[in-house]
Amino acid sequence: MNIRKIKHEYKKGFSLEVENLEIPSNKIIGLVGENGAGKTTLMSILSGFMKANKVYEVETEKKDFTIGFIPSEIKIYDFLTVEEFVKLFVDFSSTEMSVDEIISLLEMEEKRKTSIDELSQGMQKKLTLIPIMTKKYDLIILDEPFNSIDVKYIYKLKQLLQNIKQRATILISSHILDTLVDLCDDFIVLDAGRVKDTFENTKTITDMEERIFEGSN
Ligand SMILES: Nc1ncnc2c1ncn2[C@@H]1O[C@H](COP(=O)(O)OP(=O)(O)OP(=O)(O)O)[C@@H](O)[C@H]1O
Repeated sequence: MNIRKIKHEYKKGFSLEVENLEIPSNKIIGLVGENGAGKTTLMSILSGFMKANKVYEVETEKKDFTIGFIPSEIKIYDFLTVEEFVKLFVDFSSTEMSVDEIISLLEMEEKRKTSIDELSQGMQKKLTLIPIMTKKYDLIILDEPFNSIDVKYIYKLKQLLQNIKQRATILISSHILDTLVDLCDDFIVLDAGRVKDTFENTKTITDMEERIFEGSN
C-alpha cells in the first residue's frame, strides 16, 4: 500500500498530514508516537472507519484489497455469552472455522457459557480479536491490541501475527515498546500528525527508544 497523501483536519485544530508513505507487504509495522500524535486517526482513515475530510490518495496492490481493523475499544454485545457471541460471528462472517474451534483457539472453553459482561477486560479484548484469527485480509490494522491481555496471550498473539504475516501486512499501534521491538520489522513514528521517521527495527530496545524519542521534549 502506498499513501500518496492523506489529510484530515479536526474542528479543534489538530491536522493529520501524511505523504508518500509506503506500507510494505508481508511485514509487521509498528506505528508509534506520543499520545495525540494521530495514530488512531490515521488507522481509522486507512481502514475506512473514518473519511479523510481534505485529501485521500491511497494506492493498493489490487482492486479487491481487504482491510481488517480492530479498534482499541470495541463495545461488544455484553449481554451474550461467549458461545453466543462466537456463534453470531460465525453466522454472519465468511469464516470456515467452527464455534468450537474459535473458542478453543481463544482458550476460553471454561468461559463458553459465561456472559460477556462477567468476563475480565482482557478476556473481552480477546473476543474483539476474533476477526483477525479467522478471516483473511491483505492488511490488518490493530490499534493497541496488547492492552489488558495477559503475558501468555501476548505471547500467543505475537506468534499468531508472525504466522499471518506470511499472507498479510500488519500495522500495529502500541505504547508497549518492548513488545513492538520484539515483533515488528519496521517502525513509523508519528509526531503531531506528521511522519517524523520510518526505519527498520534493529531489535535493540535502547536503539529504538533513542530513534523514536530523539528530538522529543
Ligand atoms: N473526534 C475528534 N474531534 C476533534 N479532535 C479529535 C477527535 N479525535 C481525535 N482528536 C484529536 O486528534 C489528535 C490525535 O488523536 P488520535 O486519537 O489520533 O491520537 P493517538 O496518537 O491515537 O493518541 P493515543 O496514543 O493517546 O491513543 C488529538 O489531539 C485528539 O485530541
